[in-house]
Amino acid sequence: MRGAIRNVEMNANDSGKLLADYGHVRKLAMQSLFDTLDASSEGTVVVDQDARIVWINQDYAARFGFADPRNAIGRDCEAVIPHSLMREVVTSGEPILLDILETSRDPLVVTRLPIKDGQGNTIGAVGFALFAELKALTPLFSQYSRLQAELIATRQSLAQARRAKYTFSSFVGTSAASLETKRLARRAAQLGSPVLLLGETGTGKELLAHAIHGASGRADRPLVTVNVAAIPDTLLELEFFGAAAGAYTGADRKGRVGKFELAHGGTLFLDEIGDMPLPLQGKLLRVLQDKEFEPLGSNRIVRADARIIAATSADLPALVAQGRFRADLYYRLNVLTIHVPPLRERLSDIEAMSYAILDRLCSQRDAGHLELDEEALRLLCAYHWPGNVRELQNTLERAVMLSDSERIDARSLARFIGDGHGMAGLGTHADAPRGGEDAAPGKDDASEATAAATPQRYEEAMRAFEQRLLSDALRATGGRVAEAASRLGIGRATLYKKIAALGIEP
Ligand SMILES: Nc1ncnc2c1ncn2[C@@H]1O[C@H](COP(=O)(O)OP(=O)(O)OP(=O)(O)O)[C@@H](O)[C@H]1O
Repeated sequence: MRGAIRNVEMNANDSGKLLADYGHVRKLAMQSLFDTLDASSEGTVVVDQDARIVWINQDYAARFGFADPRNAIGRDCEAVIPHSLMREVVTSGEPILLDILETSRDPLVVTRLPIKDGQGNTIGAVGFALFAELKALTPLFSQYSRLQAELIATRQSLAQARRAKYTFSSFVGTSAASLETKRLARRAAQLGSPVLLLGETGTGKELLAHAIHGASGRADRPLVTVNVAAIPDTLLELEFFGAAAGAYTGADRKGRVGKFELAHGGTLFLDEIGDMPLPLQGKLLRVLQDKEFEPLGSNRIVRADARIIAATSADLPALVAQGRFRADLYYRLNVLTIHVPPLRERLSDIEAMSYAILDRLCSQRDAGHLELDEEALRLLCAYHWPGNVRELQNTLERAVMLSDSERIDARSLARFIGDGHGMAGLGTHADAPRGGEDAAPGKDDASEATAAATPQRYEEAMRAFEQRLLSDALRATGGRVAEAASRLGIGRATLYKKIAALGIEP
């Protein structure tokens, strides 16, 4: 037993010594490689420096019609193997590592290697037919094809997602305020300067950003959106500028392309820009000025040719005054500013807007025609719509869901927006349709009396109203902010901001 162990040790030592000499190892490896390929390949052929066959194995010769391989010796390789590229290998001295050789039977997967003398001169070439059937490579090919198909599909869906979803015709409204908004937005589409969209939540700023991009010269390039309020401050820089591979650990260790780069040639829509942290505002300003930046952790310079459309429901000038928004960035963005009016300032749009929403609901539900009765329409015009068009959509959607009839009446709306009482002054805008002030349910005697008894400034009244509205919504949803926001028809980020501003306990 001990002897056997010593033998194994000696053999191991011997082979260890043999493998320590690299020149020798190379020779052994070459020999093993050749033997392995020769033994397992479907055919082997050797040519001299004039590409004449000097050796071919029996099977391979037989495949090309030479029952006796000796009859193939001395012939030009192409005369034996049609379409052979062995001549190219001896001429160039370069291998063709993997190729497909069409034959009169199945195609072959082949590899061709030059043979060099001690001085490095090419003195011939050896060719191996690795597989007689491409089927042997099927798993590889099918995996490649599947990945290729997935890549194409992902690119297509991304390109689709980055197209403008809305056009100017999606923007419903013929009131003077709406027409002016559309006129300015159409003008913005013709220009290349930054656009700043200011307006309350749900007024259609994102819709307009899509329409402007879609009507601009950049329409066939991507429209990329970053919702600043929805991304934690710590991740915003990465989101904007991307990072080189290895700059981050975890999911982003492979590197990440930033939104600025994705929007190259197209439009970058910065939603809720008022929420951008100050340090990032400085970086954004520099990129807008220099038109280039370096992704995090890289020394690659990326050109940033993206047209900026920024939007916010915040009072940007007030944020500038408070030092929470950089004045220089504000002026840079404030080239073409469009104030998107709240719904209560374009009440004459409500009827058309409501019917556009109801038509969409009908086609989604595959249902017949839906109608609003006279009282319902008055109620819609009397309400002050803090969530604007989004809230109008939600309200009608819910009313339709809960209504058995195709006619929506005031009662089915009242549970969502109240019955109009206690809203004196809120629904009495000069733009109100169908009798305007007289028609507004909030303009009844009781509410006028209340207003007279407790004269309040508009802002105080609004603040009290908002506090009550939000508290009720939060109470009704058990403090779930997302659900309360959805019920109110406003964004979650907006609700959080209002909760903080109004000092409400969530
Ligand atoms: N004039 C309009 N005509 C038709 N639909 C509109 C109009 N304005 C807004 N909408 C619809 O209302 C919803 C909210 O609009 P959008 O998201 O554009 O508002 P926003 O001002 O960007 O809101 P936020 O500030 O909360 O992001 C969308 O479904 C949009 O299609």
